[in-house]
Formats: sequence, structure tokens, C-alpha cells
Amino acid sequence: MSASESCTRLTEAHSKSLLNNHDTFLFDCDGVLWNFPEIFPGAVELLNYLTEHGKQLFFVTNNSTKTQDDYAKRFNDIGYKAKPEQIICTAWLTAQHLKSIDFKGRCYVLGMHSMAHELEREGFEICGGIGPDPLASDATAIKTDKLNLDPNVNCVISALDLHVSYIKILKAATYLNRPNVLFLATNDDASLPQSDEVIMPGAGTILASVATAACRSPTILGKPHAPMFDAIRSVFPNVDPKRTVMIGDRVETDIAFGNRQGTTTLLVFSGATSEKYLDSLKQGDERDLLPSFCVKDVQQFLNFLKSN
Ligand SMILES: O=C(O)[C@H](O)[C@H](O)COP(=O)(O)O
Ligand SMILES: [Mg+2]
Repeated sequence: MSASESCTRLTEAHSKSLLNNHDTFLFDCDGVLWNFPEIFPGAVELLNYLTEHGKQLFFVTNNSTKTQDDYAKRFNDIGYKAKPEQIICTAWLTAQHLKSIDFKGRCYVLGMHSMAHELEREGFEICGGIGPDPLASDATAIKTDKLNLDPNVNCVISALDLHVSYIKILKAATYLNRPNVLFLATNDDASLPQSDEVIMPGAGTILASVATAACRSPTILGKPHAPMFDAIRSVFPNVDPKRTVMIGDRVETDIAFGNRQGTTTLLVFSGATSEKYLDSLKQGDERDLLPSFCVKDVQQFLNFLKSN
């Protein structure tokens, strides 16, 4: 797909064609449906409209701060009846990945309680990393014997951790100094999409600190990488990428994910990507990042679908 063929501004005709020629719609969450707690206008109505038109919906979010059940409850609270199996979130995905490789051992996790919940639900042991772990104020030299490291840790997982600290990065890097220790990451998003000038560092900022200190690169499970689509196939084996639309706000994760899987991609400008940034990409040769279509937001997409 050339730059001129992609990034087509969505119209009513395109929207009806997307509806008639696709069975499955994959929705990113942050920046597309909401910047929580703000739910975007038209978001819930669009989900219900597509469901009423017989479409299969999945929610593919790199956000690791909530469990599948948390998301299912959130969707039900805002008026969309979601089943947990429709929700492909990275906390759940990480547990499924460890299951798929028959992992045995203990994990040091830089993340929120949702990570612990999903991992422990599958029987994996967490050994630190969740919650605050501040540097002692009188710390002069940090000696290994003061760190209470667990000799049985053989996996380090980097996720979105609002309690990240120097000591936690130090412990993660020290564990990763052992070559047998597996290094996983939920995602490498630079930031969380925000509707004002605040920049909320994303999971990628934490991952970069650990990877830099440890001089190692992780296996990243979230978008744009394949495990999320594999997880959808495990729930819905008949999913056909050619009849699937991926709707996202970040080109490096959502659009690249859809393009690599061969789906149609729809970029919204309500989150991480501005029209100006997309225009700058069109000058380059990163086809992977260019969407099939782009639209202002989910409300405009819904309006096009409902127009006569
Ligand atoms: O930093 C992060 O983890 C991400 O920015 C955030 O959670 C992305 O969520 P998504 O847009 O994939 O729903
Ligand atoms: Mg997003």
C-alpha cells in the first residue's frame, strides 16, 4: 500500500463499506474509547451499534493496569455488555504467555496489582516488584545482601508501574544479570494518551530504564507484536484478518499491529496521534505505520455509519 493509497480520510461511503465487508472489529481502548475517566462521546453507542449489526468485537489494550474482569466490569458499567473473553489486555496476555511456554519459577514484576492478580490466577509466583519500594533515605552503598533478592527468581516482567523506583529498577536489572532469567514486557508505549498538557510516562519508559541498566532486550507481548492476535485466534479461530478492522490511536502500536496482521486499519485522532504527525509520516517510507483510513474520533465514525 503506497502512502497515497493509505491514510484515506474516512467518508460515509467508506464507513458503510467497512460495515458490509468486515465481520470483526478490534478496538484499542486508551485514546480511542476513553481517556479514563472520560468516556468519549459515541464510544458506547458505536460498540452497541456494531454488535447489533452482528459484528464480533474484541478489545486489544496494551494497558496492564487492569485485569480482564476489571475491563469487563468497566464496559458493563458504561453500558456495553462485554464478556471477559473479548478483552485481550496485557496483564491477562502475560499470564497466557507464561502458560504457553510451560514456565516454572518465580517472577519479579514491575507493575500494578492487576499483573499480580492475573499471574497468580494462573498459579505463577510473584516475588516482589508490585507496589512502592523506595530507596532508604540513609542509603550510601547498596549492597546485594541488603536487597533480599530471591535466588529462585527466573523471570522479570516490565509493565506499567506507577510505583516505579530506583531500587525496583536496580533489582530488576540485577536479576537480569543472571543469563537464565527470562525478560518479558507487556508493551513499550511511550506515554498514555492524555487530553491535556500532562505527559503520563507509559510502560515503555519503565521498560527502557530496566533494559538500559540490564543491557538486555525483552520479549514484548503487546501491540504491535503478534501474541495479541494469537490470543484472539485462540478465542475465535475463524477470525479472518481480511475481514477485520483494527481501530487505534497510536500508529507505532495499533496501526502497525493491524497492518502486520493484514487487517484494515482505522486511525482516530482522539489519542496519541495528531493529523500533523500523520502527515509527517506520509513523507517517509514507514508503510507499517500508515493506516488504511483515518477519522476524527469514534463519534464521527458512528455518525458516518448511521447516515442515510
Ligand atoms: O503506557 C501504556 O501502558 C499505554 O500507553 C497504555 O496503557 C495504552 O493502552 P491502549 O492504548 O493500548 O489501550
Ligand atoms: Mg491507545
